[in-house]
Amino acid sequence: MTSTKKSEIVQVRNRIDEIDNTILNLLKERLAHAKEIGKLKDDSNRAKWDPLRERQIYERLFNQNQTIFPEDALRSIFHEIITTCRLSQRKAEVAYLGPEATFTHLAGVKYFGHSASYKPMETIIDVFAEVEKGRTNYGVVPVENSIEGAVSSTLDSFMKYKVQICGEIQLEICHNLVCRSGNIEDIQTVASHAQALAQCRDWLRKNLPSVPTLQVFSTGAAAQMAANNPNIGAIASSLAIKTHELQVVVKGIEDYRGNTTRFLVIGPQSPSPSGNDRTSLLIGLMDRPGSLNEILTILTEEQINLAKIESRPIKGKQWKYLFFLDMLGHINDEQISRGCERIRELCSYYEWLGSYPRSES
Ligand SMILES: C=C(O[C@@H]1C=C(C(=O)O)C=C[C@H]1O)C(=O)O
Repeated sequence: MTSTKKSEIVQVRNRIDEIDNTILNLLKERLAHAKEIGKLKDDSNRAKWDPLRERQIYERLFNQNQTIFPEDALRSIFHEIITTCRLSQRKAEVAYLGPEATFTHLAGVKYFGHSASYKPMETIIDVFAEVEKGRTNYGVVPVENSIEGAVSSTLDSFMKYKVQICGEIQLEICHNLVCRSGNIEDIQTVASHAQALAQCRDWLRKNLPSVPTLQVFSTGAAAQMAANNPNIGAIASSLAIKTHELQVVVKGIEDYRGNTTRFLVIGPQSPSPSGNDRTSLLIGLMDRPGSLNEILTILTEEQINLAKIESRPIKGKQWKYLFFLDMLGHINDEQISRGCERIRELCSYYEWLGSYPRSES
């Protein structure tokens, strides 16, 4: 490299240093303003989290950017900035289905950013109990997978615990086969969570036909086992590889591409409308012909878009069911609130589980 080129690089790098300093100073200034808004909200008793304002910020920035800066990167940079500013107003402790480095942990970090504090729990029920008792502000639990369907333990927990849904997260699931050495020959058992083993069933049958599988509590627990035993392979997340210092044997061993899991954020209180929300209900129907049809007719009459309906048996009451209904809109929207009131009058059991911003992807 010629000396002129070298000095040009130095010059441009100096300019980048100046820009980084400006960005840092602006970040400090933004944080100070967010804290000030937090105090003003305390004085007026307003909720700290304002999803509508946050959505408007993203929309404005995307419009101004006009795809010059890669959009995904812009979103995650501002997501980290906004969650940090929000958390400066009110700290968030997040309980999740642990141990460390599960997909639920990854989903939690995707939602709350790196500034929140995270608390691994052993089971989904523990996450619900933790939030209901107010020991932790929020909880993150898986609710459905695009291939394996509903996570029944999560749905059933809504029947037992009084918590509200505050948000949803979608995470594309990429399963990695990992072990200590990174050599497939060292693997004598493949451990993972039942859902992960099921999602990689064909790959395992084709590529490791004589290696037995071992079902454990979570993908994080499987990664921990693999870290402790050189002959155990685990199916685990990318975060688990870093956390437990494991080597990748094969990346992306799931049988279907586009394998996505939806997670729910639970807390004491749903947020205010964001302008693009989902409302969830848990209802029991009257024991008479056409009772489900009556509910669906209300949705049609009120022009409410039903996103999902799922039934779960009521424990201890043979052949009796509760229904989970997801609708597009917020409980503060006129249509939704009127529709829900009409549904409540027709049901033997009715519970509003929450209204929350829909996930972006
Ligand atoms: C700073 C505020 O509080 C929170 C943080 C926001 C931000 O960092 O931009 C936006 C909305 C709120 O969730 C605010 O309400 O303006």
